[in-house]
Amino acid sequence: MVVWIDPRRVYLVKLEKGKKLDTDRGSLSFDSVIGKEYGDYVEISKGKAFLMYPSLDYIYDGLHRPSQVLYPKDIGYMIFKSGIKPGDTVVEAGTGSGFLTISLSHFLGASGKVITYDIREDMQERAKKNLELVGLVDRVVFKLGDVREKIEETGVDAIFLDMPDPWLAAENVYKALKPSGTVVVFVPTVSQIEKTFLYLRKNGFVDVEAVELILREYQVKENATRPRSIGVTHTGFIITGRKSIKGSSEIGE
Ligand SMILES: C[S@@+](CC[C@H](N)C(=O)[O-])C[C@H]1O[C@@H](n2cnc3c(N)ncnc32)[C@H](O)[C@@H]1O
Repeated sequence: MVVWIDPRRVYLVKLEKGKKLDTDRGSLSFDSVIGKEYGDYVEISKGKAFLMYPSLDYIYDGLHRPSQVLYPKDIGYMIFKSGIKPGDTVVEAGTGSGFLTISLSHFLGASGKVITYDIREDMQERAKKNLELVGLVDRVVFKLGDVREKIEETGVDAIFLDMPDPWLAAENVYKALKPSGTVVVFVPTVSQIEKTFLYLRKNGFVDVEAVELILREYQVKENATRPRSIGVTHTGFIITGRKSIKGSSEIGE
């Protein structure tokens, strides 16, 4: 549950009997919250707290992140462009902190499956804990492995790559995807875009695109509304492409 007191005091909590949340605006005993509904207000010593349903953005704020993670603005577009739907099967690498894994498994639903690869066991252990915390671990298969060497699955609906050298995995991605399946790549630097984009374009992928999404949050005050001057200024670039027939990827160039 999210306990919202004001924009600077927002807390993701797990309700447990006998426990409480301490803030500089007062304590909130969880016993007093049990039985309340999302959308209710509860009294604290210096005001009120609003009880909110924990949407993924608040859940992300409360999770451990041992790796760089994907941000909601990029994840939303990546899922949209991938063409996936509830019930589909997707492959992902690398798992990292599991933030993309959480969004994918949430979106694919109980009948969907995410197979997530990482070369680092410690990353997968941490990600597994994050998935357990949000109750989605059953929708995910964790595989310790290097996708540059092998992707075991075939006929998958989409593949998501967030790793340093995705072009080196592109041949395995091609073999694992179903015909016209989507590859979605996230990279933080411009030199990675060029290598990935050109490799995909020359090796059996069509409809290859590279984009950057810029999100600007606004501070809103009467007669002083403007973009915030601090925040996340750069995340990365997204490259998407569809599996075609090898040798015909020059179509439309
Ligand atoms: C930036 S993190 C991924 C973050 C993740 N998308 C998230 O939102 O939490 C990159 C991960 O890719 C893994 N990785 C790097 N090269 C890999 C490879 N060839 N195969 C599988 N995983 C790889 C790293 O160990 C690291 O955990």
